[in-house]
Amino acid sequence: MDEKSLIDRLPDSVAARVRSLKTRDGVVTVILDGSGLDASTRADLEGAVRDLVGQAEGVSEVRVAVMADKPAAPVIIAVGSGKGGVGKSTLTANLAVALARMGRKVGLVDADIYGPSQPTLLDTEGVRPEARGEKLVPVQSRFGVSMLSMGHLVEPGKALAWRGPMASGALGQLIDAHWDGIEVLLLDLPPGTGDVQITMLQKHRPAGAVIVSTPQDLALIDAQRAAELFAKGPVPVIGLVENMAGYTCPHCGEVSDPFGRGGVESAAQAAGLPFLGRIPLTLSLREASDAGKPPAAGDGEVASVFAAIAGKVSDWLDKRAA
Ligand SMILES: Nc1ncnc2c1ncn2[C@@H]1O[C@H](COP(=O)(O)OP(=O)(O)OP(=O)(O)O)[C@@H](O)[C@H]1O
Repeated sequence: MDEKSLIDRLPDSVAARVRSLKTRDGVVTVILDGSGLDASTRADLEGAVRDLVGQAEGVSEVRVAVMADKPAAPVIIAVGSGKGGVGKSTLTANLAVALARMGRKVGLVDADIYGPSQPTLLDTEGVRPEARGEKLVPVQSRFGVSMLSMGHLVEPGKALAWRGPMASGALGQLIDAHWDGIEVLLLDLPPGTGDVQITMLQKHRPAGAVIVSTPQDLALIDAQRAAELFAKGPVPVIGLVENMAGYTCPHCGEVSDPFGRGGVESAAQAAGLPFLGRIPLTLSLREASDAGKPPAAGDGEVASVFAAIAGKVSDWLDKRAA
């Protein structure tokens, strides 16, 4: 009963998956490569080895281990804006929820370490993440999105005094956490296009980026800067989102455009970048966000706006995977 003759008993397709086969006192230990196989095919493979090797003369026991696939690292998508207050965190939270509703396994890192707002937006304020080994275990929101934020680790306002290296070390911990099983990790970047952002992009290498802007000219100039920042990464831009467009008066129903309208779509066209959608300025969106009820989790008009944006991001993910 030599090792080669035992392998020869196996069909070629099974033998090709044998990574190691050892015999000792009638006990045969086989390690198989199960990568790319679903659970039932793995079980069939294991059964076949057990039977065919077990039938050989002199074999008293067959021990089979099938190596699992190395878990794939999540695809990181950064959400950025050239300037603060344009709704980057609101978009990130709702995009995450909308992608989760589509069946994606979504994680979210609040990289806005100086002003973390994701615990409020996704209703996980006060939750403390546990650590397993050296790494943090993400917090589960009730919207199907796993998340980590500096807001989960320090008292509000405490991180404000941190300087560059400390801040980037803290962010590294949030990204290098137990994101097992997560397929797409949204990164809510801090506002701006300075060194902090550049270092983040170069260190964590997002696969793509979404830029959010309000439609007025000044914000658009900043959005252009964000596009330049991603180009430096280099991080491909998935597309631009226009936020705070078209305010519908809750009293008279008249639609006005406090920040203008359509500016982001034309800026996207001019830059040859996809336009992903337009989020209206609504009081209910702000109130729901402050109350930890992301509108994307509901079934109103705004939910369908976020669902449509998520659909485009999801198409991008599919194309990338193909
Ligand atoms: N479409 C909208 N309609 C109404 N309010 C909105 C809309 N988008 C965002 N807001 C509100 O504007 C404020 C700023 O939004 P948000 O925190 O998402 O912006 P940000 O770009 O992430 O800001 P920061 O620079 O602080 O990170 C929040 O109070 C939010 O609820």
